[in-house]
Amino acid sequence: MNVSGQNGYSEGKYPEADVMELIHITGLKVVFSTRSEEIRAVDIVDLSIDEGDALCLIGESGCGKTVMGMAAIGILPKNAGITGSIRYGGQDLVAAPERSMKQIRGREIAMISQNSANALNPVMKVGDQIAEPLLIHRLCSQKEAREKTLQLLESLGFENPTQAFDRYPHEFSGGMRERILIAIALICNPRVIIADEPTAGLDAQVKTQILGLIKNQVTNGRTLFLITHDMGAAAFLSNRLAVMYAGEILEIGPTKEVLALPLHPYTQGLLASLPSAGLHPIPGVSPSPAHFPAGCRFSDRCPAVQERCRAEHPVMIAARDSRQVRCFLYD
Ligand SMILES: Nc1ncnc2c1ncn2[C@@H]1O[C@H](COP(=O)(O)OP(=O)(O)OP(=O)(O)O)[C@@H](O)[C@H]1O
Ligand code: NI
Repeated sequence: MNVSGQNGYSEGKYPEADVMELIHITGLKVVFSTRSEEIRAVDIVDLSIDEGDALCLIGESGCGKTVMGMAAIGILPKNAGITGSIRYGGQDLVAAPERSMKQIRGREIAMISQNSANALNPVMKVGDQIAEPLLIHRLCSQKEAREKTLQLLESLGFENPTQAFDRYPHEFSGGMRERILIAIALICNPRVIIADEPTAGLDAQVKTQILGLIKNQVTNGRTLFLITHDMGAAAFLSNRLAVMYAGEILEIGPTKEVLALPLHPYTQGLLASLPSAGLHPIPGVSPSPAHFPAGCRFSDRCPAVQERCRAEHPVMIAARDSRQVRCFLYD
């Protein structure tokens, strides 16, 4: 068993005996209490991520993807109530006290957050922002932190790392700012990277470059938890795909298999809505997380809806080898 995370296996070649479950999420539920309602943002999720996996969580806006990522790293807003468990190593991250989370965050599990413009400190030199996690975790001296930062900047494509170190975020393009966020996430050499929409708002060429950088991490065996609504990014980066809808997972399996043969009508709809498939969007909108229907949450929009779907909430079932789906069609 390789615990360094650098196992060197290329995509799809994970010998069974060498695979270790790294994160195990069970019954995860996140509810936001607002003045007027309870918002069931994550309701209820079971999910495991093996060491070296690149798991992608895909789904439409508002389905709960970012909240899942924030829960995994313990940065949920104050009005969030969380239940269930997220096992990492010997710990349950849901129950862990903030001082334990501080040890894990950035060092073991790091997040590239969704909004690059807001995630960086506008009045702090980017070099200092990248080096900061090393100093917070007391992993090295200030001098070594600077060296490591310069090396990382270089490996992430900054032509003049010394000059980049002393600049401020606004002096960089969107693509370079995304690289800075990736550097902040990578600096402590964490086991797991959570990347939340890492290519949102970037033009096609820059997007390809950023995906390439993240792909290098995956190829080198780092565990990735990718959050996106970009099917192209999911197909390129992940080996497992979890389709999320209205706070729950509707389908999960090896990415290639899910894309080649989507089982859930929602996944089928998502794929049909891609430009390459002729842009046929799924009619209707997803239900509000304040008022989920009693039956299947996709039933109102589902072309294969049956009477049972409106009355009963389907559970996740094993449909074929290594695939699971939450749909009565496979019952
Ligand atoms: N602090 C909060 N208070 C109340 N509701 C919230 C809060 N944060 C998120 N939500 C709600 O939780 C639900 C899930 O939000 P989340 O940001 O996880 O969606 P998402 O899948 O990441 O969407 P997107 O693709 O747009 O980023 C949404 O209905 C959102 O409005
Ligand atoms: Ni999001």
